[in-house]
Amino acid sequence: MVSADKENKVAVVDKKDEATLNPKSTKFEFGGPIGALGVSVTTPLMLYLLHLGCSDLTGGCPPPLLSISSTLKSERWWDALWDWNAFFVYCGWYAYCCLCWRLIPGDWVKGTVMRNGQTKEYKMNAFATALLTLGLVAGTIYRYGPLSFIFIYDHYLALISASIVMSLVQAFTVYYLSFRNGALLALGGNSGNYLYDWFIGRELNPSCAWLDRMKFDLKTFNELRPGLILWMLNDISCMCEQMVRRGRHAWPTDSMILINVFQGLYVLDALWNESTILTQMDITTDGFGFMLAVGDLAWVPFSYALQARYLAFSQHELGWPLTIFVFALNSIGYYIFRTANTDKDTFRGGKNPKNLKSLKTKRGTELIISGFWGMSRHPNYWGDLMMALAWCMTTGFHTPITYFYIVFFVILLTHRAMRDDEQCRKKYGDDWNKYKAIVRWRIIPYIY
Ligand SMILES: NC(=O)C1=CN([C@@H]2O[C@H](COP(=O)(O)OP(=O)(O)OC[C@H]3O[C@@H](n4cnc5c(N)ncnc54)[C@H](OP(=O)(O)O)[C@@H]3O)[C@@H](O)[C@H]2O)C=CC1
Ligand SMILES: CC(C)=CCC[C@@H](C)[C@H]1CC=C2C3=C(CC[C@@]21C)[C@@]1(C)CC[C@H](O)C(C)(C)[C@@H]1CC3
Repeated sequence: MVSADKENKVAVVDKKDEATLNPKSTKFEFGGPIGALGVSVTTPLMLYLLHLGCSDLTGGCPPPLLSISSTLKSERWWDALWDWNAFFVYCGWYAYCCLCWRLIPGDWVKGTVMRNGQTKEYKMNAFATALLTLGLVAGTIYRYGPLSFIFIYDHYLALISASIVMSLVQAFTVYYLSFRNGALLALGGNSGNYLYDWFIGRELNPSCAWLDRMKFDLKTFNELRPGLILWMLNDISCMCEQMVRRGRHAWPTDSMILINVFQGLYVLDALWNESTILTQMDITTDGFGFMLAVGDLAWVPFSYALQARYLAFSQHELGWPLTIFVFALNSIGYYIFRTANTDKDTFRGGKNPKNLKSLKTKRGTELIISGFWGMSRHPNYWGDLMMALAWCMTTGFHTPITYFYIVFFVILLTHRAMRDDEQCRKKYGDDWNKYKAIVRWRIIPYIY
């Protein structure tokens, strides 16, 4: 029997029921333990490589091949990798995000019902946190000039290291805590293989008595606040660096303004729609381990800001024709992304103002088969990919490195679509095949 501990809302599970509630995972994803090791090593490595391969510290983007070995041997590069000031600034940033979560008022929203029959409540104040932060940053830059906000640009590598250390600390801590009595494990994170479970996330919603009392959820917190908002600050810091280099009273380039506006809009959109992530697979199904920790805290803010970083030292102007093209591409992508996500969320919320057609399923829920959801099974990914391409194109066609993001994103979303397909096949059975026969395209109509 599973009985709820009323005080802390933590399930207390008898030993004999542990196996029923937390069955052993039988299937590996991401290539199993070998894949887990590979991603755990290559993710931090890629972060360093991207920034050393696209930096004026190493001589450009990409740096001349001949200069790489001499640069790597140089003391300056090694020095830039670790800096205690940057480490404390990063820890201060994380603590500031926690304080904002605690102090800024916000509605409490219920998540989905979990396997143990319980529902968690989440505080919604990520958007307010971002507005407060942007206000403070704008005030600082207005008062003291762009030079006052180039710390992030100047300490990029050291901040990457700090965020990786934070991810490691969190991943080891939550793995250790997942062995406490009553922890609800992720169905895919309980294989018994230490490395794999640590990587994929053993516990569904890592916590402890203290965090439970405050109703603080580490997984949703990390997914939306310290990483996403820092990504925006990274872009702004790169813009400040560009302005400093261009001299007093100089405007940023059109390309730099565009990347800041596009990515800023994307982040604010995610935070404004904070409650919608509560139904996404990362929150409902996946555990929280090193993969999500490093993805949220290090990968998103530091690799997604690569275009702005490049533009800080390679100050290309796009010119009107390309500006209009890139702006249109991003706007159409955003329209598809937002309309598709809103249509699905509204429909799942029990409303259908657009009279979208749907397929009834034995599971009880209906699947939309008209509008954007009638064109492909992941129209929101399609819009997201168009935006991703527009972001890369803000850097013009001078270097392939700034196009890394679209390559990574195609792989991430294709893999995600495959994982979702597998989960929906289990959820909907035969109805899923019927649905796939009606909506044939996976992401982009007539292409994939
Ligand atoms: N920038 C980034 O790095 C990333 C961005 N994203 C973005 O996050 C957003 C959400 O993505 P994600 O959660 O992966 O996927 P989806 O928003 O596509 O959600 C998939 C779920 O939606 C439901 N669903 C599927 N088809 C239909 C339908 N026809 N009608 C109604 N419901 C349907 C199913 O759940 P059920 O039926 O149980 O409700 C399915 O499991 C996307 O816009 C994506 O682009 C995602 C990952 C990374
Ligand atoms: C390299 C590596 C280990 C990757 C792990 C994957 C993560 C980078 C992504 C997994 C799901 C994500 C989501 C977003 C960012 C990327 C990660 C963390 C997201 C917060 C971006 C903004 C969107 O609007 C979103 C809120 C829907 C989205 C949620 C999923």
